[in-house]
Amino acid sequence: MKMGTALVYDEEMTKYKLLWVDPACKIEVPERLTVSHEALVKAGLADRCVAVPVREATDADILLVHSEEYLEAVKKTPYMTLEDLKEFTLQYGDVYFHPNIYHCAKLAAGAALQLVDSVVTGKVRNGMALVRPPGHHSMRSAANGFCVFNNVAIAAQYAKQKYGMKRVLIVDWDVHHGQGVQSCFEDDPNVLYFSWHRYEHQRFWPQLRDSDYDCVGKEKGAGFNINVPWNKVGMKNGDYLSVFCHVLLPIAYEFSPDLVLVCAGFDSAIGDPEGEMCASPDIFAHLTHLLMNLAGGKVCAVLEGGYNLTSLHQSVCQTVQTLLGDPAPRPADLDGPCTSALESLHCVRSAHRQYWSCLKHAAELPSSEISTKCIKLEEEEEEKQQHQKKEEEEKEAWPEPLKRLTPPVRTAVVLPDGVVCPDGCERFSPSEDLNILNKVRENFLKGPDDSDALTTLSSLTALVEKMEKNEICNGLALVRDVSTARMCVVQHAATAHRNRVLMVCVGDAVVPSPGTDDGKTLLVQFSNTESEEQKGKFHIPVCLKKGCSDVSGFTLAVLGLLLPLGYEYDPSLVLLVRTPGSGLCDAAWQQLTGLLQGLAQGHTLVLMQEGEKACVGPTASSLLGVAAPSLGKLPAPLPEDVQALERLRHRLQADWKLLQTTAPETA
Ligand SMILES: NCCCNCCCCCC(O)(O)C(F)(F)F
Ligand SMILES: [Zn+2]
Repeated sequence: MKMGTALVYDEEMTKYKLLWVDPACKIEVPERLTVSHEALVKAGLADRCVAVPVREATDADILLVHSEEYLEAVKKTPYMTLEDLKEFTLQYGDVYFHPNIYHCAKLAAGAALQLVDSVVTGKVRNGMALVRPPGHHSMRSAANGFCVFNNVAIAAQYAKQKYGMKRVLIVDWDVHHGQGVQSCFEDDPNVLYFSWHRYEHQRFWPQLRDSDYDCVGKEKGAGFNINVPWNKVGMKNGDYLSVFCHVLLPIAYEFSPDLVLVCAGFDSAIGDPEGEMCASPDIFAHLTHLLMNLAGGKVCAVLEGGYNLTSLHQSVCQTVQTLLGDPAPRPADLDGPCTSALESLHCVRSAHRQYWSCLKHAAELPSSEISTKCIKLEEEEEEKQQHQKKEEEEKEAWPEPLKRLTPPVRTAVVLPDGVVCPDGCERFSPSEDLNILNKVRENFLKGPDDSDALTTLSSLTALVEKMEKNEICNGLALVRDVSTARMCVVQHAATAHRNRVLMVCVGDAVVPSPGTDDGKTLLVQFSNTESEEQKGKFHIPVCLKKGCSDVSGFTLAVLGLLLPLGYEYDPSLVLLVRTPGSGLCDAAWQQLTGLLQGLAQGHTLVLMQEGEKACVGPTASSLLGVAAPSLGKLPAPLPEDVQALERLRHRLQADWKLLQTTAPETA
C-alpha cells in the first residue's frame, strides 16, 4: 500500500489581487497562500510531502461543471481594461476579477486534478492542494464568493469520468455553504456532499434558503446532500466532533465512498473574521484523521477559505501533518455541543432519517415543533451569547498548537518467538529493568518460575513506559494470558498520576469491572451477551445482537458511541483487547484500530490472545498508519441493535455530553 502525501502548490496562484475598493473582497489576499506554504516549509512538512506540479485545467475539464458561455466570458477577462473588469465583475456577487485571475483559476482547478491523479493512480496515498481562487461557491454559469471555477466539483466529475469512481464523498468544512457544489450534485446519488456553515437562520452570507438542513438533495439525489447550519457563532471543537460522530461519519461509512474530496476551508477556525467560530486549529488534525480510513485512505484536500493568516497557516499545518500520518494532538478540554448545535444536529438527523439506515432511530419531531424549539432556544441564549461575544472581541487569542513530535519508533511488538515480526515493526526486547521484573514477579506471577510470563509482562510494562515517554507511538502484543496482561498494563499505567486508560474489549472474554469507579480507566466492552448488572459511568457494555459479526451495528457503535466517549474521556493510553470469539472481520477490526489512533496521541496498545495470531499482520498494518480497507456499502444494522444503541446513548448522555444528539428538553 503506497504511503506518501502529495503537496500541490505554485506561487503563480499568488499573482492576482483586488485592484479596486470592495470591502466584501478585501480579505481574499495573495498572502493567504504564501503564509500557508511558508509555514509548511518552516515546519519541515513540505519536504516530507511529494511535490506534485500544477497544470492548467483544460476547457474540457472546466466544462465538466461550467457552461460554455460562462467559460467564454471568463476567457475574455485577461484582455480587459480595469474599467471593463469592474464592469464584468458587477454581474456576480462578492467576487472580483483581475487580468491574471483566469490563468490562476485554471491552475487552481488543474491543481485539484493533479492531486486526484496522484492519489487515484496510487502515486501517493493522500494529499493537499494549496490554491486560490477558491471554488465551492462558483455556479455553472456564475462566479461567486471569490470563486471562479468550482475546483472540487470539477475534481469530483473528473474522478468519476476519467477513473470510473462510483461514489465520491465531498466534505466541506469551510465556514460558508458551498452552494456551487450543492447545485452541481443536487440530483446525483454518486456524490455525497456534506457542508456545515454559519447560517444564523439565513441571516449570514450567502443567505440562501437552500443552505438549511432540510435541503437534502433532489430526485435520485435525495439524501445525498447534507447541510448542517450553525445558527450561532462561537462553535467549538466539541460541536464539530459531535457532528462528525453523529452525522457525517455514520452516513459516510454507509455510503462507502471510493474517493474523499475535502473543501478544506479554514475560516471555520478561531480568529477568522468571517466565521467567528472558536474551534482551535488542531481540530483539523482530528477531522482529517477521522476521514483517513474511508476510501482506503484516498483523501484529497483542496484549500477553500481562511482569512486569519495565523489560524489559517496553523490549520493547514495540522491538516498536512495528519495526512502524513503523524499522530494527532490530544483534544484539550472538549465541551459538549452547545444547545444551538444540538438543535442543528437533531434537525439534520431527522431530515435524513428516511434516507440512511444508520439514522432510522433518530427521534422524529414534527418539523413545526423543531423550528419553534430552535427559535425559542435562540432567544434564551441570545443575550448570553451577546455579552460573551463582546468579551471575545477583546481577547481573540488562542494558544499556538503544540509541536507534534513523532516518536522514533512507530510500532513495537511483543510476540512469542515462533511468530515473525511484521515488516515495519520493531520487536520489543524483554526488559532487564530489575524493579519492573520484581514488581511483575510479586504482583502477577502464579508460579515462582513462570519465566515466559515474566518476560511477557515485563516487556509489556517497559513498552507502556516507552509510550508514556513518547519514544514509541503504539504497540502490539500476542500473549497467552490476556486477562493478566491487561491487569498488568492497567495497573502500571494507572499508577502514573495523570494517566487515563481507555480499554476497549472485543470478544466474549468476561472482563471484570475495573474495580473502583475512579475514572482512571474507562472500559467499553463489545459483546453479544446482555449483561444484567448495572454498570457505572466508567464501565460501558455494548451489547450487539450478533456481537461484532454484524459490521453495520458494530460500525455504528464505534462511530456514534465509542468515538464520542473516547474524545470526551481523552485518555493518555488506549488499550485495545481482542479475545477469540469476537466474530469481527479483519476490515472492521482495522477500522477500529485506525480510528482509535486519533486518541491519546496515537498511543494504542493492542493485546491479543495467542489464538488470534492470524490477525497480527492486519493489526500491524493499521498501527503503522496504513489506511484500513473499505468496509463496502453497509447494509442496514439490525433494528434491535440500533434501538439498543440509542437507549444506551440516552442513558449515558447525562454523564457523557458528546453522546447528546438532541437539545435538553426545555422546561
Ligand atoms: N465580510 C465580508 C463579506 C464577504 N462575503 C463573501 C464571503 C465569501 C467566502 C468565500 C469562501 O471562504 O467560502 C471560499 F472558500 F470560497 F473562499
Ligand atoms: Zn469560506
